[in-house]
Amino acid sequence: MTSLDQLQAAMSGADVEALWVSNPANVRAITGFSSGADGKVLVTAQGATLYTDARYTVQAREESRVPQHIARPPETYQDAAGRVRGQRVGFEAEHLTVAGLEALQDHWDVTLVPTRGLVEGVRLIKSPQEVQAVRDAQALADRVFAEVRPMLRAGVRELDVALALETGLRRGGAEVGFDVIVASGPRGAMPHGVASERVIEDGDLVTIDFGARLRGYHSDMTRTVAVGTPSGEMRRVYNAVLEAEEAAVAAIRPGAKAGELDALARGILERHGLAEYFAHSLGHGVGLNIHEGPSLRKGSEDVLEPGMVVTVEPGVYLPDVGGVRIEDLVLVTEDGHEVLSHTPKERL
Ligand SMILES: CSCC[C@H](N)C(=O)N[C@@H](C)C(=O)N[C@@H](C)C(=O)O
Repeated sequence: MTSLDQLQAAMSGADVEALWVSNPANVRAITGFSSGADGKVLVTAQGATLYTDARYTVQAREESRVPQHIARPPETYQDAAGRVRGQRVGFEAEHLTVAGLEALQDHWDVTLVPTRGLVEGVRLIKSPQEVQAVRDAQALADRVFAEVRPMLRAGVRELDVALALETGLRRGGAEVGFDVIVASGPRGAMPHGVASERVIEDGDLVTIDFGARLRGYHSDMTRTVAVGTPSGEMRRVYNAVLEAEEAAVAAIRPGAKAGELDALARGILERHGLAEYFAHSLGHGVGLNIHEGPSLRKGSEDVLEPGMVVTVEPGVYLPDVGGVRIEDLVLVTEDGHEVLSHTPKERL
C-alpha cells in the first residue's frame, strides 16, 4: 500500500471524500515538495494535486511526481473548487488558520469537516529512504559532536560551543534542526536552555541538545558532559538519569506501549527520589518534524511498531542547581531496536 493509499483509507475512516492539506510537513510528506510552507495539497479519491505558485514551477517539477497546479489564491481555490463540489472535504484543524478556513468557505460549495492527524498517522512509520535520511542526519551530528567535544572546557562561552556545532552541521551539508541547547551549571535546570553568554566553569555539567536536518529529516540527541569534577549531588543525578535512559532504551521493541516506557523511566527516577524533577515526556517521534508521533509521554496509548523513530530522553532539572538530560535516537526494528545515536556517554 502506498502512503497515498493509506491516506485515502484514513480519509474514508474520517468520513471525508477529500482533504485539504495545509501543514507544511504534511505537504512535503505527500508530495516530496520541499517548500511545503508555500504549497497546499488537495487529496481526493482520484489522487493528489500540489498547489504552489510560479516561484516554484521548476522546483516542484524536479521534486514531486504529484500533478501540479501553479497559481496563487484566489485562482488556487477556484481550481480546487471544481474538483470537490458537493463533497465532504476535510481540513487540518490543528494547522489551517481562521483566514485559511474563511477562504475555503468563500470559494467552495462543500461541507467542510475538521480532521486531526490523518497525514501524521501515515508519517508514523518511516520508509527505508526516510530512515536513511534520519540515520545520515544523526551520523553527521555524531561526527560534529566529536569534533566539538574538546572545546568543552572551563572559560568557553556556551554561545561559542553552539556556534561550533552549527558550523559543523552546515559544513556537513545540513541545516540546524532547532535552536542549539547548551546549558551549563545552574542553567542546566532549564530543559530548553538555548546557548547563552554564560562562561562554562570548572565543575559544571553541560547539557548539549542539538540536531541536524538533512533532506528534510531531523536528528535529535542530548549529552550531558562534565567539565572538571561535578558535585557529588550532580554525579548522583547523572547516574540516575543514565540508569533510567538505558533501561527505557532496552525496553524499546514492537508492541511496547509508549506510556509504559515513560512509566518505566519515571519509576527509576522515583526510586532515586527525583521523579518530581523530570519535567517533560520521555520522548517523541522524529522525522520531517523534530516532534511528531508517537508520543512517549505519561498515559500515552501509542504502541511502537517497526519503522518508527523515537527519542528516549529522561531528564532531571533542579532549580538553581543544575540539570541532566541524556537522549538517544532509536529506530524500532522487527525484533527490537537499533540506537542511531553513537556519541559515547560520560561515565561519572
Ligand atoms: C524545541 S525542539 C527541542 C528538541 C529537544 N531534543 C526535545 O525534544 N526536548 C524535549 C525535552 C521536549 O521538548 N519534549 C516534548 C515532546 C515534551 O515533553 O513536550
